[in-house]
Amino acid sequence: MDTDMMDTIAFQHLTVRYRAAGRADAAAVADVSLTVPRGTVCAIIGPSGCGKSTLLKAVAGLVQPTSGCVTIAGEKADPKKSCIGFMPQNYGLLPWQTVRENIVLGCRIRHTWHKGRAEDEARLLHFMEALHIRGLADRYPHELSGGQQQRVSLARAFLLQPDILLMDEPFSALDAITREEMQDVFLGLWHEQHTTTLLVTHYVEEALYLGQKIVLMAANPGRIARVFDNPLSGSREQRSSQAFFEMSRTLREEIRTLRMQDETDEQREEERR
Ligand SMILES: Nc1ncnc2c1ncn2[C@@H]1O[C@H](COP(=O)(O)OP(=O)(O)OP(=O)(O)O)[C@@H](O)[C@H]1O
Repeated sequence: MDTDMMDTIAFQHLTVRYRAAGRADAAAVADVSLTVPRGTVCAIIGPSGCGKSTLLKAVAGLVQPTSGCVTIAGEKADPKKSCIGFMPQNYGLLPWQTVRENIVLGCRIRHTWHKGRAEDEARLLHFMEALHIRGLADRYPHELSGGQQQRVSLARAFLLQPDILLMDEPFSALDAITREEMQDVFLGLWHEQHTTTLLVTHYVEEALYLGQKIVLMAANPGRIARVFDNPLSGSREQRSSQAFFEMSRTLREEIRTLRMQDETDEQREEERR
């Protein structure tokens, strides 16, 4: 296989309709086509309900396409074939397991964790230290703040060393300063593995800082409105540059315009009824 294709994610005319009892199935996403090249971070941004999480779930095999498909490395996305790290919005931690047990859970399921093996323990320690959760190893999720739970979820995703990393609003529970620190921690860890990553965010600056590609989605139905290649990602210097500021303004304008279009469409639809 062409090495450039390895771990590349491709959405091909993907439409997902959820089955809903008693009402017509609306498309959560309609005719989405997008390629996320191997070893890059793609940030997805857009209004609530436009189908961002649905795209991640389609890659993870948690929802099935109504039509179209998602491929990983040229083959139909299949969590049994690709190692996929998924950091869901609710963090996905098991309440009856400690922080340490939660972090190694993904590796245990894939039989890549060997308790007591120095190499594995060292990697676990590395991620816990990088994410400042070493002191929380024996706590249970209910004894953690939302931000700490997010870090545990992130440690789990990185320990897995996945082919594909899916992150659904990974830093949303954090205050602005901590969020920026965590973006740097994420980038540091990401550079160790260069995992092909899809990241959903509500923050324009986060999309700009982390995403080499930025996908702007619109709602009703969920669809891709614009795709930007972003040369400003990953650089602290760029983060405070005029170009970064200009780009974030452009993105905000685009989002505002899309929202206005959506509201106008909704009004027309109401009037038509
Ligand atoms: N299990 C489900 N059953 C029925 N409809 C669903 C289901 N999950 C999501 N939807 C609908 O699909 C659409 C897209 O939802 P999705 O969660 O993908 O959006 P989102 O952009 O991630 O939203 P948010 O930013 O609020 O998390 C929404 O209209 C939502 O109500």
